[in-house]
Amino acid sequence: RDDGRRLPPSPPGLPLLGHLPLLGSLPHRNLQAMAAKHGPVMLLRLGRVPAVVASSAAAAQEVMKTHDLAFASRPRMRMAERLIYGRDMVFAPYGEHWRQARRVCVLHLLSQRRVQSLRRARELEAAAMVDRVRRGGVQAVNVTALIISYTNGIISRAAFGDGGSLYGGEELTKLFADFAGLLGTVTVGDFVPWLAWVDTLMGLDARAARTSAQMDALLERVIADHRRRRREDDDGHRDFVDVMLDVNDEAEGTGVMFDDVAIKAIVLDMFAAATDTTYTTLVWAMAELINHLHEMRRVQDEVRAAVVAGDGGRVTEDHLPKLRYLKCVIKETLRLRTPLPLLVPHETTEDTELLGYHVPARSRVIVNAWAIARDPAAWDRPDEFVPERFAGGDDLTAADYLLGQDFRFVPFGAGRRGCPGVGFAVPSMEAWSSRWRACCITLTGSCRPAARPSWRCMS
Ligand code: HEM
Repeated sequence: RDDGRRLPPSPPGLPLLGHLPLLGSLPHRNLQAMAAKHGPVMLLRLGRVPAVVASSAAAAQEVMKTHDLAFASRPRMRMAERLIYGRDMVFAPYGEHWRQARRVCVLHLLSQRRVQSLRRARELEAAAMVDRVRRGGVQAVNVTALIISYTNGIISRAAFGDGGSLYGGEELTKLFADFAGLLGTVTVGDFVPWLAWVDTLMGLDARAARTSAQMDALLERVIADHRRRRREDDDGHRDFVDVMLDVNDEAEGTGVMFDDVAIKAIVLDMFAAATDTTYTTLVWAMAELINHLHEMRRVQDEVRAAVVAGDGGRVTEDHLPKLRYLKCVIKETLRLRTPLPLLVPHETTEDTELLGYHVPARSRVIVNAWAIARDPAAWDRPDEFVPERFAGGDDLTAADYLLGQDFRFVPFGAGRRGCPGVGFAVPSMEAWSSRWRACCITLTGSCRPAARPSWRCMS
């Protein structure tokens, strides 16, 4: 109890480390098992950090809707501070800087108009991918590598323009992979500050410093090139960096802080938020289709029926609205293989309540979206891949990806901190998936993969 107020139940933990060792390498699974015993709201102690875990749709709704403002901050994360200048948006605490940065993202970078204007980028990258498979002319293709290169290609074109590949191609992909890997690393120092030396000993600090310096040099070059082009030959082209330079120019003298560091931080946010999430979903969608051949055939038939002879057999974005079952496959993949199973951690800005329990200010809040999406109380056959469940006429289908409508399905979060990139992610995923058939035909001469590859279980 806290001042007589009822705190959430808490499983027994260890001295000093608390519940940290119980999380293991697949924390969403271990937290699900703990919630089955202790209930949909739990209070854990992760080292010195109090953390509240929400594991039901009702609890998620309170976090992301009913008491959205009280839960809208983020905890400090040492890796993010090192790698993204402590000035980004994804990991920013709730406040003026976050509000301004989010406004720029929503209005200028991720608006519907801008996402539509990136259609050419998506089509070029999808065509390049099919081409890569064709040119390979081999039986075995590393589909994961293809998908990573596709998602990186789209975000590079969106952020840096068509010359994105000039900044390094494969090397850029590797640099961003290192960056994303480090950003996703849980450091001991975040939870037990007096053990922060363990991170140094494990080489994390040195790796972070090296990656951050390489990334900074790259982004400095990108910004300088953009400034030069705009000065010498402004052709009116506007990628993310251009748009932010425009905002920067307009902000001059108004007291609004949107300088080069903010531009670099937001570009990094976009790469970090867009790539791993999108490619993980696509890799899983492919794995599920290969393991459920009747579902694969249904998607292939739908693509075949949508692409009439006059289109020259080519799938374009004009066909996507007709590919309704493909959308169900992507949604079901997001449900069963939630790419960010624990979303991004939130932090409370003030004392608040969660399902009647008291939650003190500055508590870390974890929403187990993965467990919620597999809750047997909310889903029929929760552990099975059944895209059909999204094809019915209920709210889940009607709501499409409108965030905050149905808290049983929150792969993008919801509310103030909900993902502003849904409109960017969905056409990228659909554009790739609709080309899957072209890749299979190229590889095997038929619409079926030659053999069933075995997929390592990642989740
Ligand atoms: C399948 C693809 C994606 C998934 C599953 C996904 C999921 C998420 C989730 C779970 C969050 C945190 C929500 C929360 O804290 O409650 C988030 C935040 C965010 N996402 Fe996405 N995302 C995806 C794609 C993208 C893309 C393509 C972009 C941009 C190009 C993007 C930009 C962002 C940003 C900027 C935030 C931070 C929002 C804030 O803190 O205010 N995401 N995303």
